Amino acid sequence: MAAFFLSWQTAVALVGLYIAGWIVLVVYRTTFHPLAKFPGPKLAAMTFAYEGYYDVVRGGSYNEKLVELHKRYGPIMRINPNELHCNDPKFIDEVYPVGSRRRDKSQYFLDTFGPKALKTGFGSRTHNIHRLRRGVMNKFFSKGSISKLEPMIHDLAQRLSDKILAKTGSGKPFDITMAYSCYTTEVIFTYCFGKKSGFMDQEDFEPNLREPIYAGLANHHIGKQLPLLVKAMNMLPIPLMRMLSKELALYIDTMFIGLGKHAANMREAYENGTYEKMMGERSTIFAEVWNSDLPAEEKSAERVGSEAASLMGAGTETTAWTLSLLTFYLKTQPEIYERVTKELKTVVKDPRQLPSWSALEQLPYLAATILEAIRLSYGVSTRLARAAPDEELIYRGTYTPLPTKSGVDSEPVQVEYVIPKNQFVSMSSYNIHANEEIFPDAGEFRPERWLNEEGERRKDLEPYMMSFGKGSRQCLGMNLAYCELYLGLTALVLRVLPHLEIFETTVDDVKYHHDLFVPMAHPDSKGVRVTIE
Ligand code: HEM
Repeated sequence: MAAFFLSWQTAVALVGLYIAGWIVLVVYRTTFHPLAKFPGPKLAAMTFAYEGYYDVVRGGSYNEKLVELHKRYGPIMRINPNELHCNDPKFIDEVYPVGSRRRDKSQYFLDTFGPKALKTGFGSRTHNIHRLRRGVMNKFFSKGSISKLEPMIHDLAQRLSDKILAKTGSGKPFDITMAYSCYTTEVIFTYCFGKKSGFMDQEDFEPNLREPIYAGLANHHIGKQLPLLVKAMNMLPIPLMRMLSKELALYIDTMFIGLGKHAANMREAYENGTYEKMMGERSTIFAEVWNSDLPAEEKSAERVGSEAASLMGAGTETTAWTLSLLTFYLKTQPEIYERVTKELKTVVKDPRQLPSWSALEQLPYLAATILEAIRLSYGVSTRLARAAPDEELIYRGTYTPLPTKSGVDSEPVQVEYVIPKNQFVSMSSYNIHANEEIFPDAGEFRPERWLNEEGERRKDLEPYMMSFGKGSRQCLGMNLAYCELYLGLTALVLRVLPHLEIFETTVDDVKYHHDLFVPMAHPDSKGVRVTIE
């Protein structure tokens, strides 16, 4: 049998080449790279492993490390070989503009979601392909379209309350986020596929999409460090992928195979002319995609299946988690709960007949409470990088460097940076929402911060709300999320919370602990557990 041996000379030469390659790369990154002149830790400029150390080894803690590093390096610094990070809220609209100022996403970031995600609106790398995909779906998520969906959401908010109240007296604690996950999934599933997910009709609140979604995110940070591994894994046949890990199997089977089948069935009905019979008068997001003038490859059942997975992934746990925070803070801060209840009772006569979403939005304290929960639930907590292919971005700001080594306070200094075209700069909701100048006592749940002295909504703070992202890639489902939150919370406050008790849950179960693309509570947390008395 032929054997393949490397002579020791060849092995030494290969190791030498590898080291030489690294040296060249490090010299390039620290000397010639377009970001070489920006401040930041030298190791972060040399290698992605610096970010990897904090996010993989020290469990999603790079966000917190960046807070510390900004104090030393100023408002803009280099955080990995290809990315700057900015903590100055005044720069939000430059990094994430609206309209025709183009912004691209980073392949390094998107690759962690796998090749199917690259076919979705969220996963579109370039501005142009994003506009194409998103343009078709936009009208389904306008305020007007969501208002037409309101009767369904009203009905589901009531069913959610009935189902939770059916647990009265059982004495058995359960994780309330499971219930909210079923509610939010049912809404977006029906909107996509024109039929029920079944989650609200099952005996209890499990199964739901929560476990598969978090299973899919579990390797987000490792995927950033080992993109080739992600690519190799995605080339494996599905049965082999399933064997790699239980989590991966659950994610693939639920989010891609399961949802993909729904998309394929709809596509088949659409092609053979039975779609109208199946859907009746109702239109769905995907029918709109098929009726559009998008190129044929954009209309395939496979791409639409991936878009469905993206909509479910983006539109269920975010809103469900915000409702969980609301439940926890309202039940643990009775003065807030009483004020919300009192205000709601001015417009709700029968809690089974809720006012419209637009009427509820006029209630300032309710609006402030929802905004505060959205702020502290962060949406996507990770750094969202953008590159401007057509323009340099000019940053001007002031910061006060750390005191000198001998303890003398430093004077504020003015800085100006020109970020070259096509270079990535990121910001994060985690960082902006913790800014004490904008949100004093930022870690506290304080709805009043969104109101002025007359008790009216303060509009000046809202530009700093980053939970839905910003600019042309801002959350597609923002109106839907608000509608679900206003109607869901109203039904819960008036019908469920009077009977709900928080069970062995502390603020550590809802507070940001680390970043896994989305914010995560302490790893030992058992969720927001409640009983219904
Ligand atoms: C409280 C609830 C929600 C929060 C905090 C939230 C947050 C976010 C954030 C931060 C982004 C931007 C990600 C990026 O820049 O890459 C985003 C994008 C997105 N969200 Fe939401 N989301 C919520 C609810 C929803 C709902 C209900 C849907 C329903 C369809 C949805 C669908 C999407 C989609 C499709 C995108 C990608 C948009 C694009 O890239 O064009 N989200 N969301």
